[in-house]
Amino acid sequence: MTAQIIDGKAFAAKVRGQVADGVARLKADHGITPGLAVVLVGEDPASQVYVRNKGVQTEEAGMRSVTHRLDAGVEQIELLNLIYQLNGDDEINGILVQLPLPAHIDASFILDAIDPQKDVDGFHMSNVGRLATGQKAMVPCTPLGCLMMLRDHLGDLSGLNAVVVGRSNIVGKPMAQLLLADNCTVTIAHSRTRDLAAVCRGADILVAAVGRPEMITGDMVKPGATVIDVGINRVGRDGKTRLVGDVDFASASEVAGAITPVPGGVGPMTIACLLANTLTATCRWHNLPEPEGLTV
Ligand SMILES: Nc1nc(=O)c2c([nH]1)NC[C@@H]1CN(c3ccc(C(=O)N[C@@H](CCC(=O)O)C(=O)O)cc3)C=[N+]21
Repeated sequence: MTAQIIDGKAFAAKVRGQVADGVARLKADHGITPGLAVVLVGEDPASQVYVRNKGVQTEEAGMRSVTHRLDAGVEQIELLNLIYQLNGDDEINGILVQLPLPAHIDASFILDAIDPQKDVDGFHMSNVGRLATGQKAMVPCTPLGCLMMLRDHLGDLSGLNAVVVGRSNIVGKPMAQLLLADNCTVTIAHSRTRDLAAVCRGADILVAAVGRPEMITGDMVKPGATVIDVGINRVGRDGKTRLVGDVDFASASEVAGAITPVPGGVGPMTIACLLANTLTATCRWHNLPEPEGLTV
């Protein structure tokens, strides 16, 4: 069998188009332009690329984009003051603090200082709790993008066995919550799971978010399963590097029914969902109806 490839890049372009339509309507009917603030601490080159892409795509969708670049040695109190300033800024509807933060800064303290209504990453503890208890929340972008692709490909997810490999707060745990809310039978597996291959082979939906290049191989995939590869790992050296996922695409695509590629899968959907969340946050802030299909 050769898997169907789920084109995240094309899907993301469609989502960004929907966001742009929603933004145009907000402007025309209410004179509101959503604004997204991205805060980048330090000069990690990979982070800089993401931040630039986010800024460009935000403006393409008709929203305002502001980027705050802070020195790697910035004091925690200075970062905190910037968050408070953005919380109180009427022009800003979404705040994203790029992770990871330098070790001298308490990341969860910073994330919990963001106004939950402007928390477009969905990392504030109140949004984490709201998602876990089935209340309206801001949902983390990467798992939201994965869920959109799964619903689009499979339709109703009810009763399917879903295995999420990885238990991070930013992907694994919220992904499991979303799948559970869509009536999947969910297993969260991780590096210490006994006989991981056998657990994975039980999955109709297999989400790989472990951060280990090409760890999920074809023998771990149930024939016909839908495989979502969240990993973005740069491998190789001497200037000859390439991106690979957490899934060994060559062997897994022989067995799976459908699979997301890296690059061009989950990554572009993450940014599209950031824009979607910014629009959603803006609508909720102004008590206006939310556009359909852009959130759960
Ligand atoms: N608070 C916070 N929120 C984030 O969402 C966040 C973060 N911090 N820190 C860094 C990671 C990384 N991240 C990516 C988003 C899109 C691509 C993406 O679009 N990747 C392209 C490839 C890009 C390339 O070629 O390098 C793809 O997969 O096709 C990658 C990585 C969001 N992150």
